[in-house]
Amino acid sequence: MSDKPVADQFELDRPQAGRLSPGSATGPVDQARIEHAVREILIAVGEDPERDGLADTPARVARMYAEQFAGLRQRPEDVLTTVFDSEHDEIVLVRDIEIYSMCEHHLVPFFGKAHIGYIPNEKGEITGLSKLARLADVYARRPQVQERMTCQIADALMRIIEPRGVLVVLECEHLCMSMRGVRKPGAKTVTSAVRGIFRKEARTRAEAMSLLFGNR
Ligand SMILES: Nc1nc2c(ncn2[C@@H]2O[C@H](COP(=O)(O)OP(=O)(O)OP(=O)(O)O)[C@@H](O)[C@H]2O)c(=O)[nH]1
Ligand SMILES: [Zn+2]
Repeated sequence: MSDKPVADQFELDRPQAGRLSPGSATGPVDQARIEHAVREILIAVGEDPERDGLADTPARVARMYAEQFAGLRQRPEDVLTTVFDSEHDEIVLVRDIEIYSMCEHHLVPFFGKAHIGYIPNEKGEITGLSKLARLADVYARRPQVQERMTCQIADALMRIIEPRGVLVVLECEHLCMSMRGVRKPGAKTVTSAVRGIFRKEARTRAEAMSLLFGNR
């Protein structure tokens, strides 16, 4: 092998690398490229990519990544589509939304629960409850760190449905901390992002937190 970097030896051009902001990817996922890369990884770790059990693995992994990273091709506006009028001017909170994301440092999953709450604006505008779960998935299905994902969900909800306030709490286990490295299975990372009235009023924030954690 030559002294050139591995990517150059295999003549992989990198037309997009480093130039995309998350959510701005265009065109379909390049599955052929993923397949090529997975085959290379199998060879590199000392496996035979032609053997029976592995022959279809690169294509399977490519399909899996296309699904798991679909959020790179979605905008929050695509899923926060319904806004209803209501008389409601108190907290709306959907808790225990299951999420699966991928740690951007190790490309292994982190997973857990998202809790998303808001207080509607003066016009009483609310959105469909399922849309909050869809919003979480837009940001979960990207290479992520938990803190950024928490803020992205909160900021998108604030911007698009313009509520009086938003509160987002994520509780996740990171496989990069459980199965390898420091090996602490069961450790939960809790992150929160509060916006608007939840940030300004301690009482309102406390009410939401007791809805979330009060009866556990
Ligand atoms: N803040 C934050 N850190 C994360 C997240 N996911 C993974 N990490 C951490 O990212 C860090 C990467 O550290 P490095 O020292 O570059 O990588 P490493 O040598 O594999 O580190 P170890 O995991 O400690 O073995 C680790 O401490 C991970 O626990 C996340 O969502 N948020
Ligand atoms: Zn990690």
